Amino acid sequence: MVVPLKPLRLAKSRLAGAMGSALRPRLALAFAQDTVAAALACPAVRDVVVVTDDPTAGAELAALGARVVPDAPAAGLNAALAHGAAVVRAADPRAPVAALNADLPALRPAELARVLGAARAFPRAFLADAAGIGTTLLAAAPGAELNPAFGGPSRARHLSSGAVEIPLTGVDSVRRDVDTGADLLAAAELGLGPRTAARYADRYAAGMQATAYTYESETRSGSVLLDDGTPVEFDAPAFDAGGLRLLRPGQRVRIETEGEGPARRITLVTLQTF
Ligand SMILES: Nc1nc2c(ncn2[C@@H]2O[C@H](COP(=O)(O)OP(=O)(O)OP(=O)(O)O)[C@@H](O)[C@H]2O)c(=O)[nH]1
Ligand SMILES: C=C(OP(=O)(O)O)C(=O)O
Repeated sequence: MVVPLKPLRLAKSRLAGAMGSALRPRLALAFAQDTVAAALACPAVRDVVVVTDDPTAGAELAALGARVVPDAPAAGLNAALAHGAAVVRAADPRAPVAALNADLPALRPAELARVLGAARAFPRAFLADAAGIGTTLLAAAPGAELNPAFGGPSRARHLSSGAVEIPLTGVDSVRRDVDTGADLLAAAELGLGPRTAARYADRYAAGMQATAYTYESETRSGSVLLDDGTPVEFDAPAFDAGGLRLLRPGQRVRIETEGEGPARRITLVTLQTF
């Protein structure tokens, strides 16, 4: 398994917002740690090679048991993946290889095993991301070139390059890459790996700011748009200072508000997921 990771200081720029910028590199590292730990725990994975120039990430991921190699080409994501595959095949020319994004914090080893099992039937096969636009995994059988074409709408590119799309259902954790706050919320619904879960709690415990919300008194429901772009739906009475509101089964947020009316600031001061 080849996992690419850009320098943490540059990672996850789409996790916008004040809190995002403060925690973003640590969240990106936690995503990578949970992704690599799950891949290493997968019975279908022989070893994980991480391609990164980030020294902190390299040390942390090597400590989990991954092999870490520098991003020698330093020419973007696909060059990094091709380089990782070449490193693997320099040692074992007949090795099957697969590329896996480093931002799958809900990854389950059993679901990854199912995807790799399905991929084995084809020379090249890939799994589309949850949005059906990108790619989270691309596999190449022994003798087949990986020929990665990741980036943005990569599903169409992998299809046109002749890779077969893996149509499996029930492998959501392998499709759930996290680029935005909304992606992170969706991954939290699936169940985050331990390192990301800890950062996620940090992110809320430190106080998440939200400046926009809607509240429909008739339906007693609405949504809060956090500053990092995460939409949080709720079905609860109107906000009041310090009230505990049930936002989603299993999720509680303590909310404080300042000012009056729709423009009032809502401060989410703690999140307890249980
Ligand atoms: N080694 C290496 N990994 C990369 C490079 N570019 C992207 N990646 C990794 O490839 C995966 C998908 O890339 P992106 O979704 O663009 O990474 P990202 O951190 O989400 O970037 P943005 O959200 O676009 O700021 C992530 O694991 C990245 O860390 C690169 O140039 N070299
Ligand atoms: C790299 C990819 O994802 P994203 O750019 O959305 O992170 C991809 O889907 O190929």
